[in-house]
Amino acid sequence: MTWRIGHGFDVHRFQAGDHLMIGGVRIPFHYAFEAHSDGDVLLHAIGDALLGGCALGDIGRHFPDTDPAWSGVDSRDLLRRIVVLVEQAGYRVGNLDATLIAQAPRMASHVPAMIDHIAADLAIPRVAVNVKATTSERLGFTGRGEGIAAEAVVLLQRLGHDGGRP
Ligand SMILES: Nc1ccn([C@@H]2O[C@H](COP(=O)(O)O)[C@@H](O)[C@H]2O)c(=O)n1
Ligand SMILES: C[C@@]1(CO)OP(=O)(O)OP(=O)(O)OC[C@H]1O
Repeated sequence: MTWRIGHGFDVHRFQAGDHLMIGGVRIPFHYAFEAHSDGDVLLHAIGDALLGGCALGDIGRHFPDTDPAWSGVDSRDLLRRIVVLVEQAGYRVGNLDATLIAQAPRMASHVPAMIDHIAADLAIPRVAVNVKATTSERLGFTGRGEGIAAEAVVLLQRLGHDGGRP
């Protein structure tokens, strides 16, 4: 059986606004994300991890931020499109672990809903998904409250007879 690992990282800075979309959850906040899409930094990191594990590049290659088609797009829509690409490449998701690096807002109460959305969009059980958050102890751009970063790692299983393919 062939397994592959994928890693994703994304950052979005804040701009004027009144909410953030993170993990498909609308969180009231005193800023919004600056982005071409809805700026869902967590789902972008997860999308990049899925594409990376399949050697399919990154989210910006598939959904360029120069394409008006993706202006304001719901990142859950992008994530579901990426899941189709993963399946077409012959892989299924084993498990996923992601970290939000944010001084604020507090994520803990929103994490269960984020996991619901991610598990539904990836069509995997909730127990295969972990989302966690950390501050950066007021250090760096996240610590100064200029934006939020996210990282994700996924394990992918190659489906069917792989003929020795990685
Ligand atoms: N934006 C955040 C950051 C952290 N948390 C939760 O707080 C706990 C302590 O965070 P540290 O920065 O000291 O690692 C952590 O376990 C997170 O659950 C949060 O909810 N939102
Ligand atoms: C999500 C996309 C969609 O155009 O744009 P952004 O929302 O700006 O996000 P980013 O992670 O900077 O780039 C990836 C793009 O594909």
